[in-house]
Amino acid sequence: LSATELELLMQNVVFAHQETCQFRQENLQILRWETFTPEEMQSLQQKPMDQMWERCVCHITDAIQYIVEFAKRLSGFMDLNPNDQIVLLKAGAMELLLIRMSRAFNWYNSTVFFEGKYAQLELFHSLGCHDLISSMFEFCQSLCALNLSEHEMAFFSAMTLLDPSLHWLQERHKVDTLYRKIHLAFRNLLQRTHREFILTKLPEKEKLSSICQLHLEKLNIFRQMYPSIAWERFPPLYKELFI
Ligand SMILES: CCS(=O)(=O)c1ccc(CC(=O)Nc2nc(-c3ccccc3)c(C(=O)c3ccccc3CC(C)C)s2)cc1
Repeated sequence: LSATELELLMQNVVFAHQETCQFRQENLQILRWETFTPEEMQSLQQKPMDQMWERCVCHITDAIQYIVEFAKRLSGFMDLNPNDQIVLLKAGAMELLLIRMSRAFNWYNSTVFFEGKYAQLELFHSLGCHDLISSMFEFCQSLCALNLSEHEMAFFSAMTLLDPSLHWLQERHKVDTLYRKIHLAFRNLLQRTHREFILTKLPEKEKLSSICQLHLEKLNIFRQMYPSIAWERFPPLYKELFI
């Protein structure tokens, strides 16, 4: 991989992230002291479970549409065979959402950006999945502590998405080659910015996949309680990826 190729790949990963990041980091920062009033909190906490699930699923589906766009702009992703593109997105969409969501987390007061303001964990009470939400908050907290730049976030996202160890991949070697190139470019960036230490501090794959597993478990419990809601009210993209 020549220096120019490395530089071009770095630009591709960073631009793909910047063009698909949904909310800009600085805007999320400006809003971070806008919290919900106790009255607003109460009204959201008292929403029926099915209504809160539908709202949240629609929000994360919006965010996942940007993540799909990020993947499509990564050089090499569209050259993979369609089956593998789907396999990577089914496994990685939620993982990338968790990574990105940490940008919208205010770790001083443990709040997350939701429907225009920053919300405490309690706001999500009616979802009935306290363990999922609290592990989400913990994860965001740990990732915030690393204070990743948007460049680092872009590379961490790309490497999380292009997981060559995934089952069902038909052209594993092509994913592996892409992964290695991006990892090399990431190392190069970290060396130049004296940030190599974060490589040992990034959350393990297992942590990410355990939260995604929890999300699927809670989704199945919800579907048992409200069988028709998921089919009638959840967006097609969410159903394709998680149901
Ligand atoms: C992600 C790109 S961004 O530009 O940074 C951005 C863009 C837009 C927003 C606004 C936003 O949609 N915030 C949401 N927050 C949470 C949330 C909730 C519990 C803890 C932590 C964050 C949402 C969820 O529904 C969620 C997210 C992760 C796992 C589980 C769930 C709930 C289950 C039932 C789907 S939606 C935030 C950030």
